[in-house]
Amino acid sequence: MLKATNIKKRYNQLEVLKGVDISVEKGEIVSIIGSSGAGKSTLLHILGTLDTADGGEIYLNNEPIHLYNSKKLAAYRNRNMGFVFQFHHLLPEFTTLENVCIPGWIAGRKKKEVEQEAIGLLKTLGLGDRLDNKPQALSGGEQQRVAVARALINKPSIVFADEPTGNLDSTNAKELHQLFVRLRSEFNQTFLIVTHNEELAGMSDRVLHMKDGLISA
Ligand SMILES: Nc1ncnc2c1ncn2[C@@H]1O[C@H](COP(=O)(O)OP(=O)(O)OP(=O)(O)O)[C@@H](O)[C@H]1O
Repeated sequence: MLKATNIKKRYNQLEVLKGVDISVEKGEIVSIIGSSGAGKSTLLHILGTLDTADGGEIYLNNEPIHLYNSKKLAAYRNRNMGFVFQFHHLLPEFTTLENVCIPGWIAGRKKKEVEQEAIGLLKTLGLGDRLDNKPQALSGGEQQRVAVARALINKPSIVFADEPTGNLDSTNAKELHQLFVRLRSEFNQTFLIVTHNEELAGMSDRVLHMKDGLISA
């Protein structure tokens, strides 16, 4: 599903990625671990096309997305990629339901169809009774589950998660892990996760170690 080769990135004198190769199969949960500053988030952002590499190739579903211009990428990203970050980045002035719907509406899909799917997703994630609440009325774990629903609304090929449990207590972190596993089992959802959380990495199908700008194992 995702295949990237020889990804390079430098910030001035700092060579952060030295030619990373990575591939992720459909329906796999892959975690990337490694020491602070190893380049994990940089790699995830480049694979998610939120940042650009200095070299290398990225294919998603056999499409050479490293060749796309920014306009084409924005549309492609919206339809094919979901994102979950450490902080949920929900829009405070919109309800839970609206927050989940927004990427679907941006994609130009029918308003009602998106709403129905968002309600279904939120029910699946145990938030069926919080549709009209604003994010600030929800707990941290609930907010992060809304962010997961938002990431899934356009049925993305892959969800990129950057420290998704970094802001959660251990109980909520565990629930989020279980949710990822359930989404993989029920919907064959693919995840690429950067994490320091050993438990989260431990429930992945594969764990990749980043060291000195390369995947070492
Ligand atoms: N925009 C930037 N400008 C300059 N240096 C940067 C920039 N972004 C990241 N870096 C540097 O690149 C290196 C890799 O950063 P990155 O965030 O990818 O590491 P990480 O492995 O995700 O670390 P952590 O586990 O602490 O989040 C770090 O030394 C960081 O300071």
